[in-house]
Amino acid sequence: MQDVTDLAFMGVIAHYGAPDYFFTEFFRVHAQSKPEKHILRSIDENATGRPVFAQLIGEELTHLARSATELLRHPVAGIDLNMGCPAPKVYKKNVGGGLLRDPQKIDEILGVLRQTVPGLFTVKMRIGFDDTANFERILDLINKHDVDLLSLHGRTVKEGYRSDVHYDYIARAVERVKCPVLANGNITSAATAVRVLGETRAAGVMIGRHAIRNPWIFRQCREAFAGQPVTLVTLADVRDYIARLYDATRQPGLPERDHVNKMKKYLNFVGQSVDGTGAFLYEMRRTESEAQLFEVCDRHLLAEPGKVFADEPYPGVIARPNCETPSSDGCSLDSVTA
Ligand SMILES: Cc1cc2nc3c(=O)[nH]c(=O)nc-3n(C[C@H](O)[C@H](O)[C@H](O)COP(=O)(O)O)c2cc1C
Repeated sequence: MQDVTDLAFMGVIAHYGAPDYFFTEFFRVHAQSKPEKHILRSIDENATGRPVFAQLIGEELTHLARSATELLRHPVAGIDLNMGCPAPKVYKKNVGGGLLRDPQKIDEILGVLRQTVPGLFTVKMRIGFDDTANFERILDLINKHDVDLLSLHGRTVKEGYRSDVHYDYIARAVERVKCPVLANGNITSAATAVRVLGETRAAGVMIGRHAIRNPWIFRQCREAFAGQPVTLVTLADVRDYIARLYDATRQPGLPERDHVNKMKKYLNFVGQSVDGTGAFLYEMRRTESEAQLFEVCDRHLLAEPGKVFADEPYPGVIARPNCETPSSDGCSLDSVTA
């Protein structure tokens, strides 16, 4: 996830139970592009013990091939193509989710990347742009170009994050493509993961926002898949997570106030499971210093330290913004402030 899945965040997640593999933030590909240094760090210095796929976003064939070749010199698990980003400023350039309007272009891009990548070549996409008219055709292109793994977010680009997730489309993809499919979208808990795997017959799940809220979710999924009791997380555990995240993501030279604001983008998600009234979220968003932030955390998380951190977000407690497009054209969570 853009502005989230960096080296520091991956390390924190891995501490609580890493996923089987990670995907980087997307590397932007265009005529002048060079792989972004901070994203490269999440590959080169990855100490989680789990493989990491490098994700590309772009549309120009020679530059996509060049970028893939450059990234293959790093210890990547494979190359992933982003065909899902719903931010208008992205899709208007016909990249990310914008590509879903143009199967001819997808055919060319998949052909070139397949030729360039001798190992694993994977695709992340949504089920369509403003409708699903191209869905089957695109799935057939995934087969034609021997894509190795498809991560499918079960919404169209235009649905953003608002609609229900169309898991029936994920089930249709599982039927149609030769490669394994990861079901993505609103996998909120291990119980949801089990239900969605049952409904879709997908090979696995991809989890985004709910790993920010609950970094134990991968471990809990593994336990649930094995039919074992699922780890219970307490509010005191969450206090530990927040402190770890605070230390790990602190950038040298970044003023304290800015770091506190940066923490709010993660805590927006965490707060959805702390209390049903949204009081933690409300107070957390108004803090301006480390001391204020942890005072709010202590009051909400250590008053009843053994209280269970809810598995699912409390209904009606909304992370603001709750997706990758906080403003009309952003594709990050940078604009989160109190
Ligand atoms: C802050 C944020 C940044 C994201 N950045 C990316 C990205 O760089 N590449 C990508 O394929 N998806 C990105 N996504 C989309 C997620 O991978 C995922 O498809 C989407 O959030 C739905 O899954 P979820 O309900 O598990 O969050 C991002 C999502 C969020 C919330």
